[in-house]
Amino acid sequence: MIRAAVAGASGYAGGEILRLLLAHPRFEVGAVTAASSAGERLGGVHPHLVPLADRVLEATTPATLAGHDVVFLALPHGHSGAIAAQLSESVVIIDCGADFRLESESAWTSFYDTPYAGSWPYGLPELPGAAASVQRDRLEGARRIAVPGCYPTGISLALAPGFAAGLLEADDVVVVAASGTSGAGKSLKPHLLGSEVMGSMSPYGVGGVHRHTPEIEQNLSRAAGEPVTVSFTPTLAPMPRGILATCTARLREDSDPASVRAAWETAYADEPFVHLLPAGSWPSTASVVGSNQVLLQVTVDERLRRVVVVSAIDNLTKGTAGAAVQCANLALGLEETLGLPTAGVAP
Ligand SMILES: NC(=O)C1=CN([C@@H]2O[C@H](COP(=O)(O)OP(=O)(O)OC[C@H]3O[C@@H](n4cnc5c(N)ncnc54)[C@H](OP(=O)(O)O)[C@@H]3O)[C@@H](O)[C@H]2O)C=CC1
Ligand SMILES: CC(=O)N[C@@H](CCC(=O)OP(=O)(O)O)C(=O)O
Repeated sequence: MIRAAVAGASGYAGGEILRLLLAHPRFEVGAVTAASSAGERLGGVHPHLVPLADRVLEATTPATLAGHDVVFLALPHGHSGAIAAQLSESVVIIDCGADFRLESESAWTSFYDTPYAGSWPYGLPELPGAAASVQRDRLEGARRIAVPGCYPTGISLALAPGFAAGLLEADDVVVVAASGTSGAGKSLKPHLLGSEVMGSMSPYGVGGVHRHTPEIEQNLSRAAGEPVTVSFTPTLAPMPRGILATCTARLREDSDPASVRAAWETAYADEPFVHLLPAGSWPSTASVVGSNQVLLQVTVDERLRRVVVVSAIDNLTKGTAGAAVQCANLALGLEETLGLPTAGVAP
């Protein structure tokens, strides 16, 4: 068995990693670590993880994380670099935080307030475009992997086929996405109180300031082979899980609207976790709860020559923990899909 530690195990992302590891045929759960909840029973913070209920959360230190084959880091931004530097170079580290996602130091310093830590191979193997094979190749056997952010996963996979096929203008991309509240993590935040969130949707990070903007631009630029800029507006939706992203981009003058669907079909024909729905069906977040799937639909607003793509993911599964386990599978030479759910929980 492959022994895995989970740092940040008391949080939402850490809890979802543990849920997936329990169903994985090759992993056994080693240390589970936290910060303020160190010393508590895991069953006290994650009552749904019954088989691990009597495990005790330890402090997150290099000593508690040592001696594992894989360490999953599900810590707040800015904490992964220091821990990773103190672990053996041979251990596989899968970081769910943002610390190692961006290749551009200036993009990092424009959107984050902690020092730039560097970049690791980026864990989005399905990203189509010139770099597609490099993307998956870089993850196979890697010892360090940065798991993408939740919004960048749904949005990049929605639009990248159009850029990879050269169909879209690079400077006219508009995205509005709604996220469930678990995207904000478990710690108490006034705007996430039930009385504030229930029965209401609200925007935040408006005006091009959300920190996922440079990550989405990085991914789409990789697919396009030229710089792509994105107007991104996140919104908060009254549901625990899920991201629904509505993404539009202008077709290039020489692009044929009739060739659009084929570009998406080709890009994801062999991808087990990205599913283009039959024409006319639209994705919903309810269809991906607990699953590692990305559901997509694409059409063309022919009057305005804009491509419209809608994607749905579970932010905690394909948006974090599922991607983390998928990356660990690739790093360890296991079947990429091993232990990962492709069916959701409904209704
Ligand atoms: N939620 C989501 O949908 C997504 C999350 N991520 C990323 O995953 C990471 C974890 O997010 P999430 O689970 O939502 O956050 P939570 O707030 O739910 O959990 C944070 C975890 O980190 C621990 N922690 C807090 N401060 C420290 C510290 N100083 N040192 C060590 N551990 C600490 C907490 O321990 P304790 O509870 O004991 O204080 C808890 O286990 C973040 O980097 C986030 O950006 C990525 C994509 C999507
Ligand atoms: C609803 C909500 O607040 N979502 C979070 C993003 C989710 C996430 O955790 O992404 P990172 O891994 O990059 O932090 C936000 O907008 O900040």
